[in-house]
Amino acid sequence: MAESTSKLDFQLYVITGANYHPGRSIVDVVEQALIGGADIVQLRDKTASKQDIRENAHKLRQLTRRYGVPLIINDHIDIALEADADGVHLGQDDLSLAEARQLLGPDRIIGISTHSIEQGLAAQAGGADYIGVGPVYPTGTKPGRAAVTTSYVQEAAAQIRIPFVAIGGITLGNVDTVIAAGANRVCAVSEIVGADDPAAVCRAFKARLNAAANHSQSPSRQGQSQGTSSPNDSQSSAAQPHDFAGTGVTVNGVAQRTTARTVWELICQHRLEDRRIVVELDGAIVVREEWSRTPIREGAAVELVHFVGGG
Ligand SMILES: Cc1ncc(COP(=O)(O)OP(=O)(O)O)c(N)n1
Ligand SMILES: Cc1ncsc1CCOP(=O)(O)O
Ligand SMILES: [Mg+2]
Repeated sequence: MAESTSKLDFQLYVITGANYHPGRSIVDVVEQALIGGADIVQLRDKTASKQDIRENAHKLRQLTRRYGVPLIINDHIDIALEADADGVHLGQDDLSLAEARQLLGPDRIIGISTHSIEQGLAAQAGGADYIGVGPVYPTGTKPGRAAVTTSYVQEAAAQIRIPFVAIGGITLGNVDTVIAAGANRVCAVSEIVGADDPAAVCRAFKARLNAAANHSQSPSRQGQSQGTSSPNDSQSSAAQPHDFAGTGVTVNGVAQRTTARTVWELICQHRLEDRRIVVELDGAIVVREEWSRTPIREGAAVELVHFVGGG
């Protein structure tokens, strides 16, 4: 089902989990995730004191602002307001959506956990900005919670019009299956914040998500929406190894490594998919129709020239 226009635009949602990175600070780990391309961050801590959560909320607020990424607070509306977070995430047993909206006002983001299509449709009707769909797989991060399996992901893809994010036990080993079931957005805790190199894991997740999004859109539709991946579309997204270090390229004169495999993926990584741009690869213009077919090779020099204003 096509998605309605939303104030939220994300593919990779990262949630904190301090128990997964003993000896490393939350700011360090989240910054690594941001460097790797996390599009939205949630502060979730089920054991720390409220004061510690409050302090981390302020630290993550500063950090996420520097990266231009939304910050969501799990469970605590008061802390979200105090830290000027972008929104909150609430579960089925937390404060109701209607009460939360009253406290937060119309502009802040409210995400709702759902475990069935009935709950998903109810959250959508109640004005949620996005829903969590999960746990897709059993997970030690949410012990004892039954898995909803990819069947609910398929139902959500068919019936939910607001953004939905698949969550629960998602790893680089199973993300292609979750994408194939219809998820355009995924969320992970342990796989990312428990990794030695959270940035590399995020880059690998983004490469998979971008490859699927790219594959499900013709160039003329690219940049208009995330699109929906059909099961068959996404089967072909090539697996990337965990430690895929990327391809060395120069973009607009800046040397960098990228997981993008095509010009279109590179455009998405630079968040230029909604802009009017001209692409030059090694001195030659690449026409729009060729973006998703043109590979990015080691040593490529790319110019992404975007126009400001009309005309
Ligand atoms: C994106 C996202 N989805 C689901 C959850 C789980 O929220 P909830 O059901 O309230 O459980 P706790 O996280 O509070 O244990 C989430 N936090 N984020
Ligand atoms: C908070 C939450 N809600 C549903 S599953 C889950 C935990 C996801 O964590 P992980 O990615 O480590 O399985
Ligand atoms: Mg909760």
